[in-house]
Amino acid sequence: MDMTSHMASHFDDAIDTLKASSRELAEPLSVAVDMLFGALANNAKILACGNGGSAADAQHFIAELVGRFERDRLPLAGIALNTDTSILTAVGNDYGFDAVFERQVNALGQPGDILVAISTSGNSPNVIKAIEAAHDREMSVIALTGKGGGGIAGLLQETDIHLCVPHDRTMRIQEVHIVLLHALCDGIDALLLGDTL
Ligand SMILES: O=C(CO)[C@@H](O)[C@H](O)[C@H](O)[C@H](O)COP(=O)(O)O
Ligand SMILES: [Zn+2]
Repeated sequence: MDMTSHMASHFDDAIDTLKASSRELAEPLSVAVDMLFGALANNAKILACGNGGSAADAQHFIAELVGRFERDRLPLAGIALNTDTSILTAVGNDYGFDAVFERQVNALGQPGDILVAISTSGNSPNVIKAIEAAHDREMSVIALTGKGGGGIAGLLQETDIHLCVPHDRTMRIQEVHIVLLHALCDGIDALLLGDTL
């Protein structure tokens, strides 16, 4: 194997995936910005969850809401559901790992809040159960998926937004997910502060 060209192929595939995602997802992404901004302006909050690399993405996104993105602004209300090891171990131990996000949505979610659900396969049971709990609590869902959206695709309602990356490899999907999440932060800041840096 020519390792240099193998490495270069990652950049080529990532570029192609980003371009395809831009064509398919820029419009629903703009709707997601409006949905997030509207919720935050109404004193609602954002919950986010995912597993593995998507857990890192969920907490990265929430850190940029509660802290800041590129510019100073007021703190925005968000909670990552994959960060509290006491909750994760207690709920996982007592109710099963499939319940670790669902239980927190039921504890914290209020009508008008938004769940940002991240799963590259669309099939993680704990993320699926979190979406079902969000619907029960009259919350809208912004789902970031790939691979056609898996089980999540069939669960989403008209008031939800599905950002499904057109690729079948987890790593490529995750790479686009972080672009989507940063674009959401930038869009919220543009609505709050104006669109110039
Ligand atoms: O980051 C990676 C692979 O790039 C892994 O940690 C990956 O996130 C984990 O296998 C997750 O459990 C996959 O879950 P999901 O994206 O299918 O919901
Ligand atoms: Zn990864």
